[in-house]
Amino acid sequence: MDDTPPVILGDAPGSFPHTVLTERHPAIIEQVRAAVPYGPGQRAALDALLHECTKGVVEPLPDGAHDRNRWQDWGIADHTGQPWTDAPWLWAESYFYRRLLEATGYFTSGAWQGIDPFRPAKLAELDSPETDEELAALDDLAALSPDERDRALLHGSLWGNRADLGFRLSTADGTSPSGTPPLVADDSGALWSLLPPGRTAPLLCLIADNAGRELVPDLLLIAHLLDRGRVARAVLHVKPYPYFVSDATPADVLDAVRRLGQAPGAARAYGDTLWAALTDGRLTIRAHPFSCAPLPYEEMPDDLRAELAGATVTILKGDLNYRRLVGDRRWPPTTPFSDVTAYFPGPVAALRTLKSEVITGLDPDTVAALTAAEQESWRTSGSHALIQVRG
Ligand SMILES: O=P(O)(O)OC[C@H]1O[C@](O)(CO)[C@@H](O)[C@@H]1O
Repeated sequence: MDDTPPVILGDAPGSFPHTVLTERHPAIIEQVRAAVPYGPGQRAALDALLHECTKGVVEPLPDGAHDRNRWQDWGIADHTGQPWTDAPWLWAESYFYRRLLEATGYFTSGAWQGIDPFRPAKLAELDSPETDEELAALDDLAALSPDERDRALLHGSLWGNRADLGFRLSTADGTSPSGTPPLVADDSGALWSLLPPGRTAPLLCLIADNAGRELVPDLLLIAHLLDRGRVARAVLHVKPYPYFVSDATPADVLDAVRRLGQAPGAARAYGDTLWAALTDGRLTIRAHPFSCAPLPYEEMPDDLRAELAGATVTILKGDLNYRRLVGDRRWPPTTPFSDVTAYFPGPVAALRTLKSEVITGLDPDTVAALTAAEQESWRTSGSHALIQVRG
């Protein structure tokens, strides 16, 4: 008998996935209408999408859509004609963003083609005083030992997933509101042992999550690993089109690198390192179509599998990538991380703050302590994080 736990659906009223589909998605449509002066055609299409995803059923992509075949492969026929909440949650969320961009004219020729509806919010975050503070904190890293710097930059990237003041060691080391340790799993020792100084690690793949205040510390970590000789080359995987509101695209990488290059102090040196690495090929930006797929990584296509097989380690950032890495299922939290990622074509690490119910790889005492202190809220509050590695 197959005892794989069920895929998470959005069909239970009151559940977090149901709320995302029925409340958050309509709010995102409103946010897009408010942020960009779209014309009557785009506004009518956004209204139609709002009606469809709250009161209607999943509709197909328009005839002639460039990626119709791809969405056929990604299972659209199984869900068209059904309420959005009946589809796997991951599938419905991914398809929502594809349809949102359709409504704004992102994929069709005309003035709105290629315009990111979330860019105003992304730029505001990049230009915020909080980003200034985080970049200024980089000046303090010079006083640390190399190992302490490794840790600070790793934790900056980790907690950046919460868009937090991640460089501050005190914050990273703080306690969650209930007093339980912020890290529910910490395999950072295994991660560092995969990346010894001396450029013996030929290739790091980092599968990014959000732009702005998460992407900046991800880029700082990459710059640091290149400078420290812990990796010879890095590939940064981002989304080919705007996705899940704040997910990073190639344009967002350029905005972040430019922000670093214009900053004072140590931040600028990191920006210079990144600029040099991009221009000499030590850092490559990749936007594979599968990065926006509504599917777990277990179903990745052969070309991506071959690419990730060549990495010394692949680091996946964030909650959504974690869901896709382990499968968006109701795993018992003590299910071994190494079991659920055994299919991955090479060593893999997850850096994630906990923002959805999926979790694996915890020891029973940790689960008991978290549940005693916080009931189930530790799974979704973003107060906890993990570093999990399968070597
Ligand atoms: O930015 P992250 O860390 O991937 O988080 C995105 C998260 O947003 C949600 O989809 C809710 O919209 C989470 O459950 C999801 O995993």
